[in-house]
Amino acid sequence: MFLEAIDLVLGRLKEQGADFSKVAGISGAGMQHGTVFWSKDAETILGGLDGDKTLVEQLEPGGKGERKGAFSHPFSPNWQDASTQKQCDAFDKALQDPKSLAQATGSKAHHRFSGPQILRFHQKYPDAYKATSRISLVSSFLASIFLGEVAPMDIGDVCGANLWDIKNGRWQEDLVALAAGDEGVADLKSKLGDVPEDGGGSFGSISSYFVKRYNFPSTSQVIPFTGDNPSTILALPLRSSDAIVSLGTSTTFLMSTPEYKPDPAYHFMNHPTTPGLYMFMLCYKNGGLAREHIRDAINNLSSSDNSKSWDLFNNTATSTPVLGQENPDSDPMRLGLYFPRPEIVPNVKDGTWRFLYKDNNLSAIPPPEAQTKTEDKSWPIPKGDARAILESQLLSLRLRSQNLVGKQGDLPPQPRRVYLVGGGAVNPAIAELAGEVLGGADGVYKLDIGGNACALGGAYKAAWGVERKKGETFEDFLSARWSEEDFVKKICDGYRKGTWERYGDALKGFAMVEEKAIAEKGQDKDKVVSGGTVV
Ligand SMILES: Nc1ncnc2c1ncn2[C@@H]1O[C@H](COP(=O)(O)OP(=O)(O)O)[C@@H](O)[C@H]1O
Ligand SMILES: O=C(CO)[C@@H](O)[C@H](O)COP(=O)(O)O
Repeated sequence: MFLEAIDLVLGRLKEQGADFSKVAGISGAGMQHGTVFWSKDAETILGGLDGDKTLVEQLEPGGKGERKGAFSHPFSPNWQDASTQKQCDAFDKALQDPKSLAQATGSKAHHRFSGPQILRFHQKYPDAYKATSRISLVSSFLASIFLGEVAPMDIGDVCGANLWDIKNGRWQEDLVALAAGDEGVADLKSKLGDVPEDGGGSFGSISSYFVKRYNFPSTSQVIPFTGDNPSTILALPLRSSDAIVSLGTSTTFLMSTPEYKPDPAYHFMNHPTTPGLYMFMLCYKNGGLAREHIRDAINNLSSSDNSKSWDLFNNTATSTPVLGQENPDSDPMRLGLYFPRPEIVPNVKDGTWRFLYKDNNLSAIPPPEAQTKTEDKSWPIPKGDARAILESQLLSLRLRSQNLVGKQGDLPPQPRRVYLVGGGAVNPAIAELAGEVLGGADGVYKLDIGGNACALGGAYKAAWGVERKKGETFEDFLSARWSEEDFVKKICDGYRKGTWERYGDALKGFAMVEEKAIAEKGQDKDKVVSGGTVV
């Protein structure tokens, strides 16, 4: 599918008249954490691609897993994979505890991270592991196709593996040893390859396949490809007090910061272009799809024939009072969790939880099928869920990022600006609630490019890689070409006095709801409590 996608997107661009002969450099982005296992024939096949045939025909000649192909395994575990709890337990213990692992690699162990995935691959398919010459992330896999040889991993994206020692800038030996097992550290290190520190340094010229098939100049340079989230922070000159909320399939919350303050509750990664800066990230599996479930349930109540429209969901969310309280002095707050898929933050199995919160107490709302009354007025389902799911997702972001934001002038600690990117960034109701819950002294913004911030960041990275002057940082390069009025739009106000404080009061209840969910359906054997928040 990855291979077909590359030919498909370039073929469509060519049909639409894109002139690839002008491309001086190419970079890109791939979903983070996915792993691709190359066979021993990979380098030879990649180096001899024929521009008259498709990539699939040549790299997987006999279909998935065919022995003569470029891959030692027919599948690439992707970021939604949750099959590695056992391996995560081993990673969390390897350096003592999740805190030490987060200190070294920027994150505690996560199901999707490439280190636990490689360990599972090794244990489950020992022969395929032996037959593997190199292992790529999705980003470096994509760079490899364009380069015509297996490309190194990127200095930002490598941090999504639980294998990279961030402070010392090298593979973490104990963790590599864990994943390598009997085959040994040296063997796995050679599979992983060296990681260059410079995110803008060229890997070399583009493969002749793309020169012949799509008319790229043979001088076009391949600049390190990075992860989708690291690439997203390159789509604008992000200040350390700004936050990006990426509303794709996943929801992610991103900040760029000079401070390395890892904690098991979140992720720290190297900044993809700038040594000394780090990317702070929260990632949720239940982003867009969870919101879509509620949207569909609300649309199903009406006879409207456009069941994929967001209008009803948006009207319902914005016409419901803050935290479902008609009267804030007497009504309880509605607090819920909506996880149609197992969640990362907190680490729980799938489920839906609805609670009323008042005076430090939670009372559970039974699911609709268990309700005896026709409709519980304290929480009408699904109508009450429209606002509650947005509040829930945003409260989780606020809870976990509150120690990273500082005071903004006279205003309490909050982001300076909140930028919305990804598919959901076009939704005005989400923007309103983002401002109400997260604040944003200067307001809530979106990029003019809409949902494509991640691709734009990749393009800026390529431009920086081929055009930068000696020593010119990515930030300086982009700022010199930046046009605030043309590139970003303010959607709505951020901080609203009174409302923001009410959401602050809800945080304690929200943390209690998460604890209930963990007690009921937690996936971690040992519960980790950090900084007052349940991880
Ligand atoms: N108007 C909208 N309101 C809310 N969400 C939207 C809207 N349009 C698209 N989306 C959401 O955007 C998501 C896809 O975003 P995208 O950034 O393309 O994701 P990915 O990077 O995962 O491919 C979908 O889950 C969809 O629900
Ligand atoms: O796992 C993460 C980040 O750690 C995800 O953000 C993936 O990187 C892909 O997300 P979508 O593009 O599908 O939303």
